This record gives sequence, C-alpha cells and structure tokens, in this order.
Amino acid sequence: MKLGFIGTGKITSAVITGICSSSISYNKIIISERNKSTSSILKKKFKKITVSKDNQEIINSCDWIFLSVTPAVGEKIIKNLKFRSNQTVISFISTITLAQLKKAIKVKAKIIRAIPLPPISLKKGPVPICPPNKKVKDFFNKIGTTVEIKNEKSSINFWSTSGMMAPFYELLRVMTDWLVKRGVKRNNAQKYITSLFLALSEDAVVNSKKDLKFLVKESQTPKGLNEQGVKELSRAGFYKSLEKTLNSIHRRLNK
Ligand SMILES: NC(=O)C1=CN([C@@H]2O[C@H](COP(=O)(O)OP(=O)(O)OC[C@H]3O[C@@H](n4cnc5c(N)ncnc54)[C@H](OP(=O)(O)O)[C@@H]3O)[C@@H](O)[C@H]2O)C=CC1
Repeated sequence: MKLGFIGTGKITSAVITGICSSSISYNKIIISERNKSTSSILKKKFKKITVSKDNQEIINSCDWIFLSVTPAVGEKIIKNLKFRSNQTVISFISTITLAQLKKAIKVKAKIIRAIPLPPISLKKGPVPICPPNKKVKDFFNKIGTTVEIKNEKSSINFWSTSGMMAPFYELLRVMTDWLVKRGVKRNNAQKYITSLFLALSEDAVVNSKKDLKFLVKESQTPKGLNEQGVKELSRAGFYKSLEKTLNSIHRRLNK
C-alpha cells in the first residue's frame, strides 16, 4: 500500500512519525514538498519517504491519500485534483465537511474525516473518524485509539474538545511557573507537574468504567486541599468558563 500526504505540516509530521515507528505495513509514503523544511527533515529521518513537488503526482501514485492542508488551501486545491474511485481519501481538514469533500473529489472514492492529534507521533491519543470504516479504523488503532463516529454533526463535538490542548498545556505552564516563582528549579518544577498530570490521566484511563465524578470525589478529603481547589475554582467560574469556551468553539465549527 502506498500512502500519500497532501500538505506536510505539523500534523502530517506527527502522523508519519507514528506510522514509521508502528507495525503498519506500507510500501512507500509520498509527501508533498511543502513545507520544504518539514518534508526534508522527514525524508532524512525515514527511509521509505519520497518527496514530490506535484500534488497530482502524489494522488496518481498512491492508494490512500491524506489531505492535511489548512481549510483555505483545501478549498482552493482539492477541486482541481483528480482522484480515482478505488482510492481512500482521509481528510484531516477541520472545517471542510464530508458533503463538501464529496463534491470537490467528484469520483466515488471512500472519503473519511479523521482528527489525529500531535501525540499520535508517540502512537498515543484518540483518533475520531467519520464515517466508520474498518480498514481506516485498524490503521489508526496501530498509532492511537480510533473512535468511530457515525454522524458528522457529532464529530464536531470532538473537534471542539481538541481545541483544549493548548489550554491544557497552559494550565501546566501556569502551575510550573508558580512553583518557579517560589524558588523551585524550573526543571524540577516542570518534571513534578508533568509527571503528576501524566499519572492522573493514566489513573483516569484505568478507571474509565467509572464516571469521572467519582474520581473528582475520591480525590477530595473533607475540608482538604482538593476540596478547597474544586470549590474555589467553581466559585470563580473556572469550569463554567471552560464550558462557555467549548460552546463558542463549537459554534465556530458549526457554521
Ligand atoms: N495541528 C493539529 O493538531 C491538527 C490539525 N488538523 C488539521 O490538519 C490540517 C493541517 O494542519 P497543520 O498540520 O497543523 O497545518 P500546517 O500549517 O502545519 O500544515 C499545512 C501544510 O500545508 C502546506 N501547503 C500549503 N499549500 C499547499 C499546497 N498548495 N499543496 C500542498 N501543501 C500545501 C503548507 O506548506 P507551507 O508551509 O509551504 O505553506 C504546510 O506544510 C488543518 O486543516 C488542520 O485543521 C487536524 C487535526 C489536528
């Protein structure tokens, strides 16, 4: 199987890093030259990668095509590319819908939307795909955890929560800086905060059969520090504001 990537930016780089350290079997990966620096780094790093200047040439030579350009570029270029009906086209593009993709691609290829996130480079994290597709599901399960979504409207909900990655890192940054201001060495502060949140996330995954509210409750002792933390942040509107931001990202995606 030959895999082609139209657009070689941050997410292509993460997906290819995941693929190249996984058990996925493929003959070749062809990536577009743009971005020049990213494509040349990937080519140097992984043997089976070829770089092409011509998007159409990538499509002509590959079985699976990953669309990984920004929405504005996608709207401009996809309609001018010629696909084959026996191809699988997987779009990472955030705001181009399945109906719009079908119209631009014209032939009856299999068209799937997927939302890989940067930790896919570590073969970790969820990959929502819509509509469900067995082969695409098996593929992403080798570099993450595929979540099949039947209804495209519902996939927008997942897209909305993916807008919380940078806010999550910002949370870690604020706590780390807080420790640094109190005299803790930066590397110790960062190590403490990142390993604490890694452990908490792993614990939440292990306990994923339980409703998260039990973990919220279990991690508080009456009148303890965590009880104070949740109470004060709730009173300050921290969690309401999180919900409000999710709603506003959702509205933007739903336009
Ligand atoms: N980053 C993320 O976490 C995620 C991103 N996505 C989606 O994936 C898509 C790509 O995102 P991301 O990787 O972050 O964006 P980037 O801006 O990093 O990558 C886009 C790439 O497209 C290239 N490009 C521009 N024009 C063309 C063209 N005509 N032909 C081929 N390639 C071209 C750019 O090259 P150049 O630099 O030369 O302009 C760049 O390398 C977006 O639609 C985004 O919504 C989806 C899931 C997660």
